[in-house]
Amino acid sequence: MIRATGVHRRFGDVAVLRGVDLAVSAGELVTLSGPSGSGKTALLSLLCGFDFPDSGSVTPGLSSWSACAVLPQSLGLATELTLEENVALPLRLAGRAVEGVSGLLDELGISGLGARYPGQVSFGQQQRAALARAVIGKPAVLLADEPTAHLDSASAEAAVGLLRRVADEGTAVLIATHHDAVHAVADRVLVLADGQVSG
Ligand SMILES: Nc1ncnc2c1ncn2[C@@H]1O[C@H](COP(=O)(O)OP(=O)(O)OP(=O)(O)O)[C@@H](O)[C@H]1O
Repeated sequence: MIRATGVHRRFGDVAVLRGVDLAVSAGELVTLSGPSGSGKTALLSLLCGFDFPDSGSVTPGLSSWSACAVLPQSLGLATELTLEENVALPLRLAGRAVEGVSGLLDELGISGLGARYPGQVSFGQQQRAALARAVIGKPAVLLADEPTAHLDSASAEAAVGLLRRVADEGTAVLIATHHDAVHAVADRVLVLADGQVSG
């Protein structure tokens, strides 16, 4: 479901990824840790097709939102849509019935904010809306970059519970994170250091 084989990526003089291999199966939640600047975001960008390896291969690469959902650190919410409209977007784009939006907002503690625009809520609240948008379509693959970075412990607990359930329902989930609460629910913890993944 998620696979990197012999992946190399260099930016200028810096060889950030030097032969990365990893695989995450359907129904697995795997976390990726490693020092700041070790290349976690770079690796996620390759896996979702936002960037391309110098050599090696990645799966899924560029895919539809329903096949591969991405939760980037920058969130990528549409500023001209309300939180509810943002969360519903993957379903609308896929021509599917819009259902489950209010339940997800409620689960993540932002049920009263659905009619607001991203610029009218805190970054942590935006982050929870972006998480809801990433999971609403029950994607085959979910790639999440620091999904709890801006959350307090109660909000992070709700987010982690949701991520675990998404995996239990069959999604292959890979999360770059520094947070122990996320590692605690992982099936496996991988470490990216010196350009390679181990663990
Ligand atoms: N497009 C780019 N051009 C040049 N250098 C880049 C580019 N993207 C990433 N880098 C460099 O690659 C290295 C890895 O960056 P990356 O953002 O992947 O680290 P990270 O492990 O996600 O860090 P953090 O934990 O701080 O988020 C850094 O040295 C960064 O400056």
